[in-house]
Amino acid sequence: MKALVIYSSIHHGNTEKIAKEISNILQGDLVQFSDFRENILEDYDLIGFGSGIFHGRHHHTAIKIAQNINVKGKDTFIFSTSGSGQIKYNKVLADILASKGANLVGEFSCRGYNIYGLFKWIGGIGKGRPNEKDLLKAREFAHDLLKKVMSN
Ligand SMILES: Cc1cc2nc3c(=O)[nH]c(=O)nc-3n(C[C@H](O)[C@H](O)[C@H](O)COP(=O)(O)O)c2cc1C
Repeated sequence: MKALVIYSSIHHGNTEKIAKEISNILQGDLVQFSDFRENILEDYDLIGFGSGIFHGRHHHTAIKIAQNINVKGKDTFIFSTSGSGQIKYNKVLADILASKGANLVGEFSCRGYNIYGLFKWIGGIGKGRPNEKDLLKAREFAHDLLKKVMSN
């Protein structure tokens, strides 16, 4: 089983920490959306998509690429970091992947340090996030993914 984790992490490097934990457990390859080329997809059985959340959805590069690639029948997963850490923010990307015939095998979200807008005046929110607990949860999530994909 070969895994690919595609991510962007432009605000504070929050999502990159999660992307690295997950790809380590999956022993997968890690690539940023900015360097991603669609022709590599055929080499992979499991593909993860992750970024920070910007105005309620994944970074626009993630959305644009998801809209333009062929993931029909592929096992996929989604992850995000955001100020509030809510999993509901994954929905826009999940709907796009579902509309393209991908099989969504898991979703992960956690909080990430955020100094956007008024939050900068109070030193930001979610300082130190993702923290060790978040990274542990990301590793557990990756182990669960492996179990699911192997039992398919
Ligand atoms: C322009 C902007 C918009 C954001 N919008 C949201 C949002 O809608 N909801 C939320 O919970 N966090 C929001 N955030 C916080 C980021 O999602 C959070 O800091 C995330 O961890 C950034 O990930 P990154 O460092 O990997 O880019 C926003 C941050 C910025 C800079």
